[in-house]
This record gives sequence, structure tokens and C-alpha cells, in this order.
Amino acid sequence: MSQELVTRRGTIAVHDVVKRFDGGVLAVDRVSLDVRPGEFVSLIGPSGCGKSTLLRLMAGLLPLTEGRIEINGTEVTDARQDVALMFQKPTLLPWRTTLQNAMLPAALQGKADRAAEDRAMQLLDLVGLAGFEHTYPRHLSGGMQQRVALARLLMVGAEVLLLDEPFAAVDQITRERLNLELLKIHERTAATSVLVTHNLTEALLLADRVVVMSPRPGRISDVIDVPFARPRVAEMAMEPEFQELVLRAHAGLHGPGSSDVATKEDARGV
Ligand SMILES: Nc1ncnc2c1ncn2[C@@H]1O[C@H](COP(=O)(O)OP(=O)(O)OP(=O)(O)O)[C@@H](O)[C@H]1O
Repeated sequence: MSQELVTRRGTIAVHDVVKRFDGGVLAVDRVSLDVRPGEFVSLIGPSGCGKSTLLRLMAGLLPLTEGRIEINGTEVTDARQDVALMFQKPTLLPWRTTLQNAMLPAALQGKADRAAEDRAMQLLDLVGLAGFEHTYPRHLSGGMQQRVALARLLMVGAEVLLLDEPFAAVDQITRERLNLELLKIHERTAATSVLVTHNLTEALLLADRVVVMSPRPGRISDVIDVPFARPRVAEMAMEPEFQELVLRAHAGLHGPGSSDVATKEDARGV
């Protein structure tokens, strides 16, 4: 494996964080969470419980009301270089090719040199886009556009990746493939990762720990350790132990006893 692809590891420490928006909405209420270097944490919870808000607070995109967040041991006060974010929409620049989009972080730093191009080519290969370097976004499928966004995310070289429902807008089969690619990427980069998702199978398959949030105001109601060995494969989701964890996560979201009536299909999504 190329050394350049190895991301330095990061820590996230969230201490007693409260976020109240102007207008009075209490979105996050006394949340504390420590994420270890290289750990993959999934964040699940009902719609509106404050998952995206918590992620944006970690990214320094929103000010805290109370509490403290540290990344790599320093307080988060603003957007920073050691944190990279990915959202549901890939937001590619339509006038730039796949390669040029992937190289954007280097271009913005005035470092779009040969070395950056080589690295972007390696990352595009890693996300399965070799051969599409000179294609424009309008000629790529939604899943391929998200792959470009993933390559661009990795190009930042951040130690911490914050992923806010990155594959929610693509079809189920593409989403499952992208999840497997995300697993591979995590194995290769060892970047500390936090994924917000509504999909319980996705949350469990990818993560070392699944953090369950309660309805607003968002608090942590359960933390599930996922004991499955890595590398993970899609078939693990079929195992009875995995299904038990799906039901536990479902109960964490909807209250005890809810899993008795939940079908496996219901338990897949929040
Ligand atoms: N900029 C804002 N100003 C005021 N209220 C906000 C703002 N952003 C979010 N909220 C509110 O904070 C609460 C939490 O929102 P957030 O988007 O974090 O939830 P979520 O768990 O990510 O939801 P979903 O799963 O539906 O994306 C919601 O009630 C939302 O309306």
C-alpha cells in the first residue's frame, strides 16, 4: 500500500455539549462522546434529534452553546484542516472533470502539482473511478458522483472524516456497494470516522460503535459495541448476532418492546 494514502489518526472528545439555536430550539442536550484514533462510529437517531447538528459542531461549523469539543487534543473553534466533511449531495463543480474535482483541495491550497495529481489518480482508483478521470460530472451517475466526492474528501488528507448521510440519495444497490467501498477505505486510511445514517444495517456493518440518540433534544440513549471482526463483509449482516444488534438499535430508537413487533425489514431503517 502506498504510504501517501495512510492518514494520520485522530481523536474526537465531546464534553457535555449543549446546542440551543437562536429561537430556542434545544437540538443537542449534554452529549459527551470520546472517539478513539482510527475508530468508526455511526450516529443514529430519529429525524430531527440533532445528529447533523452534532456533526456540524464537531466540524466547527456551528458555535456551541455549552461544553467543549476537542479534535486531536485541541479545542474546535472553527472549520479546520484536520477534519473533512461529506454531505448527502456531492456538490461537484460541473465545469471541472473528475480528476479536477478530486484535486480541488490541492488547488485551493495552491498545490495542484504533479504529486497532487498522482495522489488524486490513486484515490480515484481506490474509489473505483479509474478510466473516468476526464469525465465531467453531468456524465456520471449519482453513485459515481459520490465516489468523486469521496476521493475529494480523502484528498484533504484529514485525520477525521465526518460523513452526514453521504449515500442517502443513491439507490439501494449503489448504496450497498459504496458502503463496502467505505469499509475498504477505512481499512486503508484508518481515518477516525463518524457517520450519520438512518440505516441500521449500514450503521452496524461499518462501525466499531453505534451511538443511538433519543428524540429531540438529542441525548445519547445507547452505545452499542459492534463485536464483528474486520475486514467486514456484507454477508455478516445475515448472521443472527448481527440481527440481534439491529433489534437492539431499533429498541434504542423506538423504546423497549418495539423490537418484538419489528420485522427485519422495519428494523433496517429508522
Ligand atoms: N440553523 C438552525 N436553526 C434553528 N433550528 C435548527 C437549525 N438547524 C437545525 N435546527 C433544528 O434542530 C433540530 C435538530 O436538527 P438536525 O438537523 O440536527 O437533526 P437530525 O437528527 O440530523 O435530523 P434528520 O435525521 O432529519 O436529518 C431540529 O429540530 C431542527 O429543526
